[in-house]
Amino acid sequence: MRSVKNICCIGAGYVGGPTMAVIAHECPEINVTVVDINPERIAQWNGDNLDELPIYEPGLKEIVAKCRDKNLFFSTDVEGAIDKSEVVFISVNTPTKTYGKGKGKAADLKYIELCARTIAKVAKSDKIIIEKSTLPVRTAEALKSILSNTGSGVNFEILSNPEFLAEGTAVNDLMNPDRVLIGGDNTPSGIEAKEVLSKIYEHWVPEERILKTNVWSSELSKLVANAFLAQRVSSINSISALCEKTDANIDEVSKAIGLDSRIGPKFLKASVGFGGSCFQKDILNLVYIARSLGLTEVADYWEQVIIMNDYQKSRFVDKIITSQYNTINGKRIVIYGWAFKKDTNDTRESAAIYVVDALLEENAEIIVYDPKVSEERIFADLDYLGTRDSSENRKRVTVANDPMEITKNAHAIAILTEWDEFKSYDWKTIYENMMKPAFVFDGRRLMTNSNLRQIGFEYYNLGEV
Ligand SMILES: NC(=O)c1ccc[n+]([C@@H]2O[C@H](COP(=O)([O-])OP(=O)(O)OC[C@H]3O[C@@H](n4cnc5c(N)ncnc54)[C@H](O)[C@@H]3O)[C@@H](O)[C@H]2O)c1
Ligand SMILES: O=c1ccn([C@@H]2O[C@H](COP(=O)(O)OP(=O)(O)O[C@H]3O[C@H](CO)[C@@H](O)[C@H](O)[C@H]3O)[C@@H](O)[C@H]2O)c(=O)[nH]1
Repeated sequence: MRSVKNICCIGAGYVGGPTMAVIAHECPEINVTVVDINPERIAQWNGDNLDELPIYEPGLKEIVAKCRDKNLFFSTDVEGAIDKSEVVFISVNTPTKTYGKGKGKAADLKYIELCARTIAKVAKSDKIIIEKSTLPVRTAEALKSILSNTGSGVNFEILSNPEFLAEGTAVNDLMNPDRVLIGGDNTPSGIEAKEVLSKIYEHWVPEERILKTNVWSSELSKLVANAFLAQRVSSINSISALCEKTDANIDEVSKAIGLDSRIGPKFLKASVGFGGSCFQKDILNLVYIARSLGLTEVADYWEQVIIMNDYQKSRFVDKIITSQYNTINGKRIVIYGWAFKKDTNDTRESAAIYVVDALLEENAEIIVYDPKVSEERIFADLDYLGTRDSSENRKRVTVANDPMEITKNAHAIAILTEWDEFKSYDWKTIYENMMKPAFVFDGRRLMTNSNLRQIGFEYYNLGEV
């Protein structure tokens, strides 16, 4: 079996960065080079201040500090790194298409194709190419077609090795994965390639957790895992609306059903809606594939997960408006949390973006505080929607650093990310700071066990009356 001395990963993002840092950490004899076409991102990974890595993940900076410039390198020399590596991971972004056929639904594979063409151009020796990005089922076929038509005599073995880490817990998920999935051809060279990759993971993952399948099962399983997880969130969110009409309490319902070992307790936390770069994109992709294959009922079934998620966000906005006497025009609304979940600075598809956009449509004045998200990012997210001019967004939204100060004369607070620090605030002072009646709209059920109502707040806790 070929030995691996050099690994390259194309894409230094939320997956490429942490995944390769952990491989470098666990496999000291392997040199790992993470490359990206974005020079700023690479400069940040190489920066002296480890608090300014491009990605915030608990435990990540410690690993980077230990391995960087020893066996972990970040570089913009994409071609050089491909050339010298026996194993090449592709971990570039695969966003939803924003143009042409499949617009708004299919995965945009232009970055993947570019990687394949670069590899085809550069490679002078046999390589194992690994799809780490989440891809539509049968993408490996397209990669194979590009790579096997180079005429250079170089052999490429293509594997699918989807990543299941969740943001905010990436390092822990990578160190202790439930499973590692490796899909590849069941030919002798395919089986060997799967074994080579398996050996890398076996440095720290028990062999019984490494699952080897055919390439199509692996690609499809990634989309299906995300669809099932998101479906649970949409299911419980749908029930949260019912709870608000029936005096049932969503946490009690979640607990009661989750104790059934066939259902299990995880992913049953009602919220203002799931966000993140993956769930919506991957379900849209699954729906697109099913529809393209003529499976209309299958497509409609999964599309409902997204429809319910959109409903949950708009239901939350409606609650903010109706509770405040049907108008929020000119009212000062403080937003606690912009990230799509706690412990990450990632804001992609965060519910906060859509909630705030809708509140701005009602002419509210918005003040945002998030402990990890920059002002620049918040405005970029709002501007990207294109609902109004960016100058208008800047006029109507303020991004603040002091979570207490901004509550002065506020009419309402909306909690949109479950950052732990919000729980430890001095809510009595916040109440005194605010206009009365002082409203708190808790989209994360974060303050469930606090005494906000006793303090005097009009407290809306999503999923209960
Ligand atoms: N974010 C997650 O938690 C997560 C988890 C599992 C799987 N995934 C999947 O992993 C993939 C990557 O996601 P991400 O969140 O890391 O994306 P990201 O946008 O954070 O990072 C992708 C990086 O790839 C770079 N890139 C694009 N084209 C390139 C090219 N031709 N050459 C070199 N660099 C190039 C971009 O500049 C960017 O820095 C996606 O398919 C995603 O669905 C993401
Ligand atoms: O009970 C729950 C669980 C999650 N969420 C929300 O769902 C979204 C996604 O959360 P999570 O899955 O924890 O984070 P991601 O980083 O998006 O991870 C998902 O998407 C990744 C990218 O594909 C996969 O690798 C992971 O396995 C999968 O969990 C977030 O907005 C959460 O707040 C809820 O509202 N209620």
